[in-house]
Amino acid sequence: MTVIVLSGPIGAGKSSLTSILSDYLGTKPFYESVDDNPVLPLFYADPKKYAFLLQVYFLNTRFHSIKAALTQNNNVLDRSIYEDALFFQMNADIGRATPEEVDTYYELLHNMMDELERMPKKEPDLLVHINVYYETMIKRIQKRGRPYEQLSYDATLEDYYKRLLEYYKPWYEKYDYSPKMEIDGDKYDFIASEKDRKIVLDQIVAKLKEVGKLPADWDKSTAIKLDA
Ligand SMILES: Nc1ncnc2c1ncn2[C@@H]1O[C@H](COP(=O)(O)OP(=O)(O)O)[C@@H](O)[C@H]1O
Ligand SMILES: Nc1nc2c(ncn2[C@H]2C[C@H](O)[C@@H](COP(=O)(O)O)O2)c(=O)[nH]1
Repeated sequence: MTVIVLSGPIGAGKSSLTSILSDYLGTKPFYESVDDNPVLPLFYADPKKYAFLLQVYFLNTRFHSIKAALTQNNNVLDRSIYEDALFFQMNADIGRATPEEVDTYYELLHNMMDELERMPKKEPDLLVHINVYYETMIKRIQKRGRPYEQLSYDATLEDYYKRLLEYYKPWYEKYDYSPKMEIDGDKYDFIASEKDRKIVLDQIVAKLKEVGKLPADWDKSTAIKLDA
């Protein structure tokens, strides 16, 4: 059973690569519920008021999806519970959560992580982290077009997004729930370029072989299903 989780900053390409990778491997994609997230637009309109509520919303949906992913065969998860604290800690650090909310959040998170420890499969098999520079992130956010994410909606988002990129560096270094790898989201246009998509998929397949989650002779043409 192979569970792959994607990670990376806003607009890095997680949802897109989740689709591409799950299709290539013949596995099930799990997507983050964003466009039907009722709290997200409220957060961008009033971050101080809604940071805690939004984080509890995301934590809850991520807990459900990581549990489902860890109990089903072969899937790819677009962002996971492991990044949840990164966002909340950053919002707390910029004064968007009270000490009581921070304590409550971490108690909830630790309870959920304890629950995952009791599951037959406790962690993913691979984390695929997509790195992007700020300029790429902004281009992608503009391309995707969610109004409340645009700098034109709120100029302070520039600092927020730059800070987010700074928080991701130590987060990735410290991540140790599973083997991990990085994809250069600036260099490879795995949406428009077939060549780049193949390079990225080859990198991920090579890593899955290295960690023993794909046989050494696996390739798309053999269409061998991942081990059950
Ligand atoms: N590697 C890439 N090259 C060019 N455009 C990309 C790439 N990855 C994603 N995009 C585009 O950027 C936007 C955000 O992609 P998305 O997959 O939603 O990112 P995320 O899920 O990380 O927020 C989409 O419009 C998508 O088509
Ligand atoms: N405050 C938080 N915001 C979050 C979190 N996870 C995602 N988000 C925001 C960022 C984007 O506006 C949107 C979708 O994220 P993508 O990375 O898929 O673009 O949701 C979080 O945990 N806290």
